Amino acid sequence: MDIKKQFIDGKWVYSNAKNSREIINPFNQKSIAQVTESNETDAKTAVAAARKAFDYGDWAYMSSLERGKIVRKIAELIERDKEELATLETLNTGKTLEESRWDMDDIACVFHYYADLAQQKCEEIIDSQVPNSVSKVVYEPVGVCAQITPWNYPLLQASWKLAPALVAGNTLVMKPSEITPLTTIKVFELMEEAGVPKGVVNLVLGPGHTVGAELSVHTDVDLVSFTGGLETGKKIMQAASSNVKKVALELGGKNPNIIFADADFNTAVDQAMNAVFFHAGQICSAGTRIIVEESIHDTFIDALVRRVKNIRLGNGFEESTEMGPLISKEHLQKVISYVKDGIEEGATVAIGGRQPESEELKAGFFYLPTVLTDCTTNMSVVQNEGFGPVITVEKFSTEEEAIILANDSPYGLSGGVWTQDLAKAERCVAKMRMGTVWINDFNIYFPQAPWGGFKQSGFGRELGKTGLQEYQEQKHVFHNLQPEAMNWFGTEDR
Ligand SMILES: NC(=O)c1ccc[n+]([C@@H]2O[C@H](COP(=O)([O-])OP(=O)(O)OC[C@H]3O[C@@H](n4cnc5c(N)ncnc54)[C@H](O)[C@@H]3O)[C@@H](O)[C@H]2O)c1
Ligand SMILES: C[N+](C)(C)CC=O
Repeated sequence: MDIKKQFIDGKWVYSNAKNSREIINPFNQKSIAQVTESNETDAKTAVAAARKAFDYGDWAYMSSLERGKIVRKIAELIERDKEELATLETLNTGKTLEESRWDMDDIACVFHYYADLAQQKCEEIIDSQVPNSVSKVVYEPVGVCAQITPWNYPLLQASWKLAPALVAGNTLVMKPSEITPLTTIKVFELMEEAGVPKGVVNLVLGPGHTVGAELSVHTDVDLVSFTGGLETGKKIMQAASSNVKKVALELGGKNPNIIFADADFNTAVDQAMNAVFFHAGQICSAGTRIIVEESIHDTFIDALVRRVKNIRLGNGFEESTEMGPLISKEHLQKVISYVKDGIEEGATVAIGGRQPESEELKAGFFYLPTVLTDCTTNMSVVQNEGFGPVITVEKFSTEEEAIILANDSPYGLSGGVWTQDLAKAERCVAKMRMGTVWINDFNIYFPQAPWGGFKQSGFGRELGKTGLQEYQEQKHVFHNLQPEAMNWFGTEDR
């Protein structure tokens, strides 16, 4: 098997450490690729290449329109190779092929969206208080960006960083999760084909505590954009203080899904499942925390359990499969102990709560879709992100109580409200402390709408115009059209 390489300064190269890592299919634990394993020295070399391309290359000074053309070309190449990319994503993550295809469509849209934004003006005239002067704000790239991504939506999360950074004129070093690098490697091939100049985009592979940590602390990096877990986010924020680099953190969530008694019952049950069980619950914004009105609690749970029982687990490449495996053995163990802790704290397993027994799933990291009832906010299973196919259910009896429960979390990424009373929905939304709130829906995201968290779900925004501004510096330029001496300090002959 060929060993896949890093991409530094326009060349595909092995790590100087000469180590490699086996990439595993989580459905059957079979090896699907070997990739070179970068180390701190590779990270430094990649930063040096990005620095040189930023400081001495043309990219940052090229017209935004020209950069937009290249970003558009990347979108078109992703569309051309959609099936290959979706297949790689399913092989590497275990998610269903249909979900991977949706991801690839979303990813192409993100590159198109930022290519469109490249056509918008990059400066703005502002009022000047001084006669005979021009005052304007110009938007410039931040510089060298480190971009660190997680394993759950490998290429989608990469695209949210790559497209705006490129349109804005930055150079970058990306480090994907060490366990899911394959689609990111392929997109670097496509960026090379699209004509991104040498040194502008650099790719290092390998572990976070070495390569990621080096990128976060390196003083030639001007911005670090990170998507991943809360504890890693805290470390990155600390490391970034080395040179006060800009930081954007997209972290986890334990997202409330409030269901009022007057909601459209069947739709709410159906969407409560979608909110969690896509990609086996390994979604930052999964609606894993159901908060349901007491009067419908029992009927809601009964209906949910009847539906959850029928979810078909299997190989993401089989059309009949509705839910794939978890990403790794370590992650499966984490989900097992998460549920065990919940049960010890008083939660009741309404369905699931264990690994499946069927022979054909034995080689994969499967966990049954699980619903835990009798949950209260103080339980670890309600407070912590499990990142698996696990729903916790709490009850409320008043609107105020629903809001208090929903906000009782260290996280603030997303949430949902189900009701047919629109005024009530708006009152709830106004009080919910989350970066995204859905009314009568869940887990909708698209390129035009900013994405990011409140509280410990992080800061900074991806997508939308704000997603571009994260990668821009604002420079105020004041031009005096009629300069005159002021003589405050007198004149030479006084
Ligand atoms: N808010 C969002 O938009 C969003 C989207 C996707 C995933 N997530 C979150 O990501 C987490 C799951 O992803 P994960 O398990 O890959 O997260 P993780 O924090 O373990 O790893 C994320 C990335 O950080 C790297 N890393 C690890 N230690 C590092 C260090 N010390 N310095 C620098 N980099 C380091 C990893 O190698 C990986 O590339 C969940 O918490 C999920 O909610 C958030
Ligand atoms: C941001 N999102 C929803 C695409 C993936 C979160 O894990």
